[in-house]
Amino acid sequence: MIIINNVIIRNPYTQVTAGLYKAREGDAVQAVKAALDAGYRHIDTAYLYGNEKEVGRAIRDKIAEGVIRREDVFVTTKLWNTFHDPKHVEEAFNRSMANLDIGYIDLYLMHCPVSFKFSGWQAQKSDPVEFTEVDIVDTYRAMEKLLETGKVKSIGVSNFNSEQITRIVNECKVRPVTNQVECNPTLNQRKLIEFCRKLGIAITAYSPLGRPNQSSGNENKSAIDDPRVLEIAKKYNKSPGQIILRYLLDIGTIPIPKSANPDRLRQNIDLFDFKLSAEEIKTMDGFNTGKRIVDISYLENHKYFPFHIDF
Ligand SMILES: NC(=O)C1=CN([C@@H]2O[C@H](COP(=O)(O)OP(=O)(O)OC[C@H]3O[C@@H](n4cnc5c(N)ncnc54)[C@H](OP(=O)(O)O)[C@@H]3O)[C@@H](O)[C@H]2O)C=CC1
Ligand SMILES: O=C1CO[C@H](CO)[C@@H](O)[C@@H]1O
Repeated sequence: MIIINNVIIRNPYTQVTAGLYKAREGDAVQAVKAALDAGYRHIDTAYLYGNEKEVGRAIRDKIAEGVIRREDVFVTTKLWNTFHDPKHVEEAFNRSMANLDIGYIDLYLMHCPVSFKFSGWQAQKSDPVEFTEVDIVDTYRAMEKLLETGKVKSIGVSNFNSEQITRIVNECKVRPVTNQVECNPTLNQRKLIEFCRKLGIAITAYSPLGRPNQSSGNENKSAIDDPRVLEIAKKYNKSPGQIILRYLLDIGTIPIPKSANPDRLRQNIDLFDFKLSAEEIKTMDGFNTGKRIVDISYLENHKYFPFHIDF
């Protein structure tokens, strides 16, 4: 157990979260219930995903069934890019609170450092996207104020680079508990992990499996089908996905795989009876290209686009 900013995070490096991007409506209720039944206690959603109501319903049902208590589950949601203006932050947060309806939110993240023009309370990317240049520090300070309400237990960021983290650490009062970024064998984020570790900021690994079965729109693809991963998987009698997730735990991150399939959901949390050897970690490190699978290059002309620098 460690304590960051007075928030107790139980074994943050050994948590696996049910990620929920693209899990919608009825599916999302079922996915969250299945995840809670399988033993997941950390749920990652976002205003953008449009499924906060379903997440809340599933959690309330499982509390009513006696499967969990509210304090057993750690729920993360995110401030969308259209709500960065400090005058919108509290209302955006209150909307997530009302959607989830679970008393409080454990972690509220700034989804991305880039800000879009406010275009009403629906969460969507307008096409073309209209940028604004709200300073990340101003948005973060408005998020800090939310902590005073007691309705959120901790705050953090997502898709931030090391320079942006440095600004938040130097100019704001509350250190982010985590930076949620793409992290998988092909983008292993070793430098950012180390940089954040020194500041006591955990790295949450999104798209940890590298979105297998989905074209990334560029040449990058998941390492999941590579024979080297298959060979390690055979040795431990695990699946390739489990080897990737174990690697991400071993390098000190909190992976948040998404699965709507009950078997894979169970697999993705069944990671705690083995560890990779130093040699195997080296093999897994060999997949790093530093290139992204999740393509957000449509944001690259924004002042706060985070991925122009090495890390
Ligand atoms: N902060 C941010 O900007 C972002 C955050 N995220 C978060 O990260 C979560 C996960 O990332 P995501 O982009 O979904 O990518 P993942 O790397 O988790 O890939 C999800 C895909 O992997 C498949 N899968 C799951 N488990 C296995 C397994 N054991 N073996 C083989 N295939 C498997 C799933 O299919 P199936 O469902 O059929 O099992 C699904 O198609 C999101 O749900 C979201 O919560 C993601 C992107 C950006
Ligand atoms: O959280 C997210 C899920 O993935 C999307 C891209 O495919 C991202 O844009 C978004 O930030």
